[in-house]
Amino acid sequence: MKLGDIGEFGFIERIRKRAAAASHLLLGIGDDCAVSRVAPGELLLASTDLLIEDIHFRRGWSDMHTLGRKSVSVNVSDLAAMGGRALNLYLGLGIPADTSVEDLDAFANGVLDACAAYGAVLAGGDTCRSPGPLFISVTVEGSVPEAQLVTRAGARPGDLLWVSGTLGDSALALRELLAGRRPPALLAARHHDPCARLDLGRVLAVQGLATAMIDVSDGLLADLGHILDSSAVGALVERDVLPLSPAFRAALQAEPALLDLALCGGEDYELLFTSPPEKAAAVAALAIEGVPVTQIGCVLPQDHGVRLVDAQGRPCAPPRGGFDHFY
Ligand SMILES: Nc1ncnc2c1ncn2[C@@H]1O[C@H](COP(=O)(O)OP(=O)(O)O)[C@@H](O)[C@H]1O
Ligand SMILES: Cc1ncc(C[n+]2csc(CCOP(=O)(O)OP(=O)(O)O)c2C)c(N)n1
Ligand SMILES: [Mg+2]
Repeated sequence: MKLGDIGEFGFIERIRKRAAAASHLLLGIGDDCAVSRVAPGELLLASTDLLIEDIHFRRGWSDMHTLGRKSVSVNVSDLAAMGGRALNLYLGLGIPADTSVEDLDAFANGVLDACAAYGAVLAGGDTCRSPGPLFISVTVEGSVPEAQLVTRAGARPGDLLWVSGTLGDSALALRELLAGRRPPALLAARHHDPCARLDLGRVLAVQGLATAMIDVSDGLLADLGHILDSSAVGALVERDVLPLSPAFRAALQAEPALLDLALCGGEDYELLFTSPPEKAAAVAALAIEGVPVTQIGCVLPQDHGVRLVDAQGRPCAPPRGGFDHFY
């Protein structure tokens, strides 16, 4: 079935029927605005990200259900980085007219499944025709108790630097895909179906363990740079303790230069955060659902900039870059 058979409002109705209800959502899909009630003492968080065909994904590389999940996860990841919980999701779509309704149903199911997994509800969106690529715009709203908010700005010299999960898997999968090869399944899953570390972000916020936090979307060093700029500090990063998956390590053995992907590759969607040294034992104990947290360095005064060192403490040249859409 083609989209032309059911029309814009037929498609919206298909989504509306499947969207979950939630006690905070007084009005969801179907009026001019969604209407929500935020709990007393909670701050409203909002974040938006675009996914554009051939810039963020290729249609042949992943199925539509998985693409729906990723569209949600990369946005919820920004809530995780502030210590928030997820409330509402808004889905903007620019759809090529020849897209099948089956594909759109699969995509919407992926969006709705991921929403359910993160405790969010689909509260609205916008649908229009695209003359070319598929455009996906996702906005999330969440909330956090005022005292628990974690920003990029709170890192202090002496804090330790931590990262969740493993780095470089997604970028390595992308490299394989771009070369026309099939990445190992574990790497492919990390690229196509990343998991927002929402529970970890909440625990760090609730327990007051993180002084600053960001999610790694553009690459470890690039996103670390945002914490350092916002907090007016520098950092030491120990290159040889970066957490790497077995699949990544296997590839690294054959090609040592791949380590640059762990430093700069992007789309890791792991949490990078700073924490006072006296809280190190509490942080190290936080392997939630099997996701490790690893200390990869520490925060220095601002004049040190970023110092990347090897296992012997010798300085190494940081690779150039991180992802920039126009660079
Ligand atoms: N076109 C835009 N208009 C207004 N604000 C923007 C725009 N693009 C990005 N921003 C803001 O700039 C900041 C950095 O954006 P970005 O690097 O995309 O963050 P993230 O990696 O968390 O998605 C965010 O606060 C974002 O809301
Ligand atoms: C077809 C394709 N080419 C390139 C990439 C790599 N890529 C696209 S966006 C991106 C960085 C993250 O996306 P961005 O829009 O910058 O997210 P934000 O930092 O705003 O969260 C990367 C590494 C990809 N995923 N797919
Ligand atoms: Mg963004």
